[in-house]
Amino acid sequence: MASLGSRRVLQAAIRSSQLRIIPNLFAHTHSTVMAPSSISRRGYTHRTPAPPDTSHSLEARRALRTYGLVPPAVESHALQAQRCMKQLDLKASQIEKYVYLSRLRNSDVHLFYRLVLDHFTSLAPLIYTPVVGEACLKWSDIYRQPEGLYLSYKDRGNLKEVLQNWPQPNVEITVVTDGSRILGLGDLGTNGMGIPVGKLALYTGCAGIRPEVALPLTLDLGTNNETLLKDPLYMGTRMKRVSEEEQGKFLDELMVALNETWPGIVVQFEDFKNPFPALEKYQYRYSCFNDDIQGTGAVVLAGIVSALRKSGIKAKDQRAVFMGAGSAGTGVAKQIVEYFMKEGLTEHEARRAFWFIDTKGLITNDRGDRLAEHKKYFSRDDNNGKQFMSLSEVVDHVKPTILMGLSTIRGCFGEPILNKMATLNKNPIIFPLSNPSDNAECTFEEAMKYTDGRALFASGSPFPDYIHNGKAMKASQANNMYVFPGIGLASILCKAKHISQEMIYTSATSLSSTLLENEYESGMLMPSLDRIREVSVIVARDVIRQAQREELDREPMLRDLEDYELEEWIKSKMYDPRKEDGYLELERERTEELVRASEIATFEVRERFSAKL
Ligand SMILES: NC(=O)C1=CN([C@@H]2O[C@H](COP(=O)(O)OP(=O)(O)OC[C@H]3O[C@@H](n4cnc5c(N)ncnc54)[C@H](O)[C@@H]3O)[C@@H](O)[C@H]2O)C=CC1
Ligand SMILES: CC(=O)C(=O)O
Ligand SMILES: [Mg+2]
Repeated sequence: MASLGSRRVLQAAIRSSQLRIIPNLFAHTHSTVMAPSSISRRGYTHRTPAPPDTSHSLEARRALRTYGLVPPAVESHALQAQRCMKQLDLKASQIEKYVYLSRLRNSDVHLFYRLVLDHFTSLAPLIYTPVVGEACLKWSDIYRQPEGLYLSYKDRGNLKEVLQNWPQPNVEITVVTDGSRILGLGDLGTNGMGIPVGKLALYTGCAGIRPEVALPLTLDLGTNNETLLKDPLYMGTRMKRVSEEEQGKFLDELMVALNETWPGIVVQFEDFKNPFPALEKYQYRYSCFNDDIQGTGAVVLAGIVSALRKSGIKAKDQRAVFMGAGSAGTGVAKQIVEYFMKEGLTEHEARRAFWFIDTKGLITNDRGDRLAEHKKYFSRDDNNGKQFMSLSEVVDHVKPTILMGLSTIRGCFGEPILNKMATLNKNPIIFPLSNPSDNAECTFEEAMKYTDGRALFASGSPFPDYIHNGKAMKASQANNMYVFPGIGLASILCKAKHISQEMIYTSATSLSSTLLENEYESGMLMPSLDRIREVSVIVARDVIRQAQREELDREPMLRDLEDYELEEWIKSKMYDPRKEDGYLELERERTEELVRASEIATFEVRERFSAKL
């Protein structure tokens, strides 16, 4: 324990804001600083030493007994961040960069987010799609530390107890997956943990949700992936996936357990192969939403609004062919139907503007198979008995203005299809939205090359710029990361009773309003990722307003604020490790925790010692 003298020095160092104790969200599971709550709850009896840190003042190093353990220079956080970026550059492969960043997040969360915020556009592909896809594929090999909570099927009946093992006392948001459809990579079982971890890193990066209130959650309900089942390093339970019914009961228990443990927690469902039953069942009961259906729908609608404005073709004249009729595809189309109706079409007219293709070809009423419920709404009855098996046949038949890819099939928008789209349209709308990049229906380069640079393009994963006729063109990224952080932040801040469809729709119109005129003029359909924080604030503000209109909010004082005041208030609630005051305030809290922790630990050691005497 720090002696009285050294404790005074420590406190003086805290007051002079020089000291930073490296925070670790898994404090009680391995090394570094312990949170007092975990100490008292778990009865730890020995002090964990503070890790040496080059940003600590010399006084603080003496007080913490880390003096001499780091080089003599006292460094600013900015300088530390600069070194991290250099080290990142030295990593030869993308996956090594991913591992480096994961370790940084786990050893020094503030420094990690400082990096993320300062270099969002270049780091987002490393912590999220596409590299998170590779990380999930290799999760069993690259695993180094716990990063979230796992709930297994055998834990049913005790889910609440397991949740209580989470080391952070206050959780406000969780991203939960069952790993059954990770990006476009299929069933990855518990290796899917990379997705909740990555999405929550974006919650913090984009919307300033404090890292310690975010819970990455992976359900271990078995896997049908034979390769994983045979892999000795696979860390999930070795069994086939449980049935839909068993999963349903498990989720019922989970939703109750989550809400009893952390009342009002916002739940984002992510990458479930069949996400529809949970959304239907819980969306009006809890504060929850499905990112793949709803978040994707909203973000793509925002891209479509910009694309229609650019193409000059009215909603009533649009014809959209969707390759892929899963949760994302139908979620996107439903959101566009809503928009077309607001543009004056009847629901029938709006719905008729869509043609869907799945593994069996064009979805029609008479193609002879039993259609899944979510496909029926868009199933065609005007095919005159003819069935269309390939995308090419459907494009000839429909003559679409829009081509949407949510199929996971790399390259299915090949040269002939893109040529055809360019022949049919002055500005064909081409959105290859499947993730990660290797699963995209076409690349940016292909879309531009085969449409003579005329395509209005947005993809799910990032693509590099393409030079067309000497002009550098930028790919827009229509990824749900533009809206889910704002939706989640709004729901937490206004304490939403539930997250309505109108709140989701509002996130789309809100996002579309953030596209700057110069961005639009330069051909972009989505705002620059460099502005993602600004964008998330606007989305959060508008979603809160919509919740208020529907009386779904439980924070009445926000109603009295003007829009600009609400915006400022939202910003004031956002975690930002770069803001000196806020940053150092966090450090102060953490350091005080350490002092308290060492006191508790010493007290307990003394108690034990005197008991032995
Ligand atoms: N850009 C974004 O923000 C988002 C992108 N996505 C991506 O969208 C893709 C699909 O996601 P979900 O709809 O949730 O998956 P899903 O598994 O529910 O749907 C995939 C669909 O593609 C169809 N499909 C598969 N192979 C096909 C083939 N050879 N020919 C024609 N159709 C085929 C399937 O029949 C199914 O309808 C994934 O790659 C995912 O990463 C999903 C959510 C957000
Ligand atoms: C982006 C996303 O949510 C997906 O590809 O599933
Ligand atoms: Mg997803």
